[in-house]
Amino acid sequence: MTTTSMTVALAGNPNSGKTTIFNNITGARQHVGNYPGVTVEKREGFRRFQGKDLLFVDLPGTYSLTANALDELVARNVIIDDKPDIIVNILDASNLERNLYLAVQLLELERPVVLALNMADMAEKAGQTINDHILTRKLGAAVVRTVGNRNQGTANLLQTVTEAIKMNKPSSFALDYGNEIEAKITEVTGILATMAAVKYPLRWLAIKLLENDQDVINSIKLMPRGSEVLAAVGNARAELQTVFNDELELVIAEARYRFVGQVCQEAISYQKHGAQTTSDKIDRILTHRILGLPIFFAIMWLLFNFVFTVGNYPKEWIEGGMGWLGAFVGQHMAEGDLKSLLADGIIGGVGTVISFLPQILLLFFGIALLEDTGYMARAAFVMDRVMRAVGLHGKSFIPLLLGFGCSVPAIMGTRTLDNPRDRMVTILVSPLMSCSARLPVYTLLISAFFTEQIAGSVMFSIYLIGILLAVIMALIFRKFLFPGSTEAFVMELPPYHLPTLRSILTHMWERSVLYLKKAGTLILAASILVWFLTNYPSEVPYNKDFDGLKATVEESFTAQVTEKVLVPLQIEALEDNSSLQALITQIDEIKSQEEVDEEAAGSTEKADLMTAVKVGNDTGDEASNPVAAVTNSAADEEENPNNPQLAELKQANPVLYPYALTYWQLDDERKAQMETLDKEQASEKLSYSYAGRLGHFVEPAIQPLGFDWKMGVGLVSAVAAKEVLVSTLGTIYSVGAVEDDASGLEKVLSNDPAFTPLVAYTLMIFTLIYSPCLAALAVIRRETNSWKWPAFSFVYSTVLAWVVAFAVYQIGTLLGY
Ligand SMILES: Nc1nc2c(ncn2[C@@H]2O[C@H](COP(=O)(O)OP(=O)(O)OP(=O)(O)O)[C@@H](O)[C@H]2O)c(=O)[nH]1
Ligand SMILES: [Mg+2]
Repeated sequence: MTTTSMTVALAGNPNSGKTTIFNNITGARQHVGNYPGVTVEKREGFRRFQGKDLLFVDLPGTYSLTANALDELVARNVIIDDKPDIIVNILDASNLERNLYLAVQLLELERPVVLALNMADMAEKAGQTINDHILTRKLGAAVVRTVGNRNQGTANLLQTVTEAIKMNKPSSFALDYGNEIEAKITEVTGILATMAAVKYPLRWLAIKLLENDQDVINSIKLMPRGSEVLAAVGNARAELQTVFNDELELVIAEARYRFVGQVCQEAISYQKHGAQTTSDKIDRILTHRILGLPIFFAIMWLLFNFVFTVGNYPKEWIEGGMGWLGAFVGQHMAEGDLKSLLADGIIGGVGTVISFLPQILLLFFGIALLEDTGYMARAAFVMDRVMRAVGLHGKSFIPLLLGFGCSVPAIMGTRTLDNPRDRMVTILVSPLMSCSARLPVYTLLISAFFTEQIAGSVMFSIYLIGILLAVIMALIFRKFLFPGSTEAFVMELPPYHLPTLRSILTHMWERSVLYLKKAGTLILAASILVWFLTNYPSEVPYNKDFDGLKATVEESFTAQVTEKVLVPLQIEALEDNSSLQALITQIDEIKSQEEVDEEAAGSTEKADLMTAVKVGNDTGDEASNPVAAVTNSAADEEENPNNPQLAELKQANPVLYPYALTYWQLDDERKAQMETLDKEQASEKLSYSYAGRLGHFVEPAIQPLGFDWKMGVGLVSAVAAKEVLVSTLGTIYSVGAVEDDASGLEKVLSNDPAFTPLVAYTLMIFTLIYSPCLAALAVIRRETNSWKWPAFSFVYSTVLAWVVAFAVYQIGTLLGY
């Protein structure tokens, strides 16, 4: 960075396209949205142009420089205190009159100013022709035209900015406030001029003092002879108020509006008068008093169906890839901790989270589409009445909408709210808006336990519950924690426009990078931690002597093979008869194919079988007498060689076939018994592990919600980030699994008897509501500047989650789900 870099501040009304132009110039990818209040913090970016380094500062939008809300203050402080070398005022040309009100105040700051008439396309569409020469003459600043979302006029803007910097001509603009006020301005300016070290333009300072601007008054107060100035201002104000018989602030504001009105009258000519624009026509329906709300919910419903169904295909491909990777690691690495960490911890954890990327991308595709067309602003308008009814400012809905993406920007977005009480309430309820990190949890559980036809609706219902709870909690907080009245608010509706592909892709790209970054850092760390917690301590005092039992199974297998196959065939070992060996392999292939087909035909049978195995196991009979079980089922199988392929084999090898079949059956039974033992051992080990203990510790608290200790571990770890619930379940279930199971986590979950659709639904509800993630808690701490509020947020949401989940589970159980 060179020391000679010049600072260019981008200022303007909300939604005038500042960030779009900032991104065009600097190549940054800051969030852009077609509604006011997207940018709440200043952002900086470099651009080298004609050999000069320019530092661009993107500011939050403001309607004036009176600094009512936090974001307006940010903008104003940058302009006034940081003294950028030049101010570029981005104006919405299709709304010139309102935008010029801020322009006038910027010009009064006596800094070099360039006016960028952005949205020139919209102005043209509305049939307005703006005369740049008249604007330049009246305002004394250069005028450039741009169309930000198509990156038009950017070079021209840079050129004009560079020239203006070279000339370094401060704005000489002075609005004539009329004889009486001008006299007082001169008077106050006179006193200020005699004071040492005044760092603001004197005329501006005088006007602000007369306007009773608290921020300016406070800083003057601290100066030597400050009280003298303030006394003079006080007198001047009193005098002028009697002359005008009105608040002086209003008189001054009016003078500005009058001036702006005159400028517009001269500079703009209209072609079609009074014609209803297309935007107005669409808005008659979308913001309809009665239809507006149902339309909003219908659009949301469509969005979630879209995300779910379309996203499922690429998700399955990624899952397939991960399964393959896991199997590869399983086959090619030596047994041990490293293999287990890679296969169970990292691929099971991070891999599962990554497979949800397509759905995240689609969600943001939908959100970007709704934002960029301008529909989100309508949604806020429609929700405004609901918000007002619960005592919140309509503006609160915008941060809440951002919450669908992530709670962090949502909480920061509350800076646009003027009223601190509104702001606090909005901060507290915005984590209830279901953020994208929770999407993987829903997708996983929904695809495991609900049919595809209702999947989208189930997901929609979760989001809806979030919105409803946010509204209810806002009402409660407003009533008990932050009582007071709300001001009226007029929502501004930006015109609709076709979103550009570039802006939507940027949005999706930005999100996926964030998501993957999180998967590679936070979630990776959490997965490793969870893997450790689930694998250690490694010395487990088992209830049964698993090694002994496994040895017994092996021994009885060898004995039976000898008795029933080797001795009758008069061979020492299987290897001594290669045709027998080949026959066994063939039978194995046919049988496993049979199994695959059966599974495809209906997985219910298999589930029944599994429970049967489990029940049999629990009674202990079969496990203690494995040999009996083998002979029984072997006899069953031989009676019906129903498979034509097997029949063929039998015909071709009449002598060897019965022996081969017997061997295969004995081996199959051995494998099944080993698997049961392995499973039992793994689950005992898991239960004994640190994670298991943690889970058992929280289990009593979550048992009334239908959750078991595994879900408990997931929920505890998911306070770090909600996706961690998925990665934790991924790790727990792959540690608990016997083989490196290539089938997705969904299948494994749906086979776990602890899970039912009702439990899955309750778990989703709990995940939605309970504690905001660590990042959100940290932002709450920063934005409220106290530890009290993140603590409160944690406690209230977790209690609320418990109560709601309890109700859902208990009522669901009563209804027989
Ligand atoms: N039709 C049209 N749309 C534009 C133009 N420039 C920007 N937009 C769109 O206007 C919307 C607002 O743009 P932003 O850059 O977020 O506006 P901003 O001034 O930074 O807004 P805040 O941060 O809320 O103050 C986005 O949907 C842009 O795609 C333009 O010249 N013409
Ligand atoms: Mg912005």
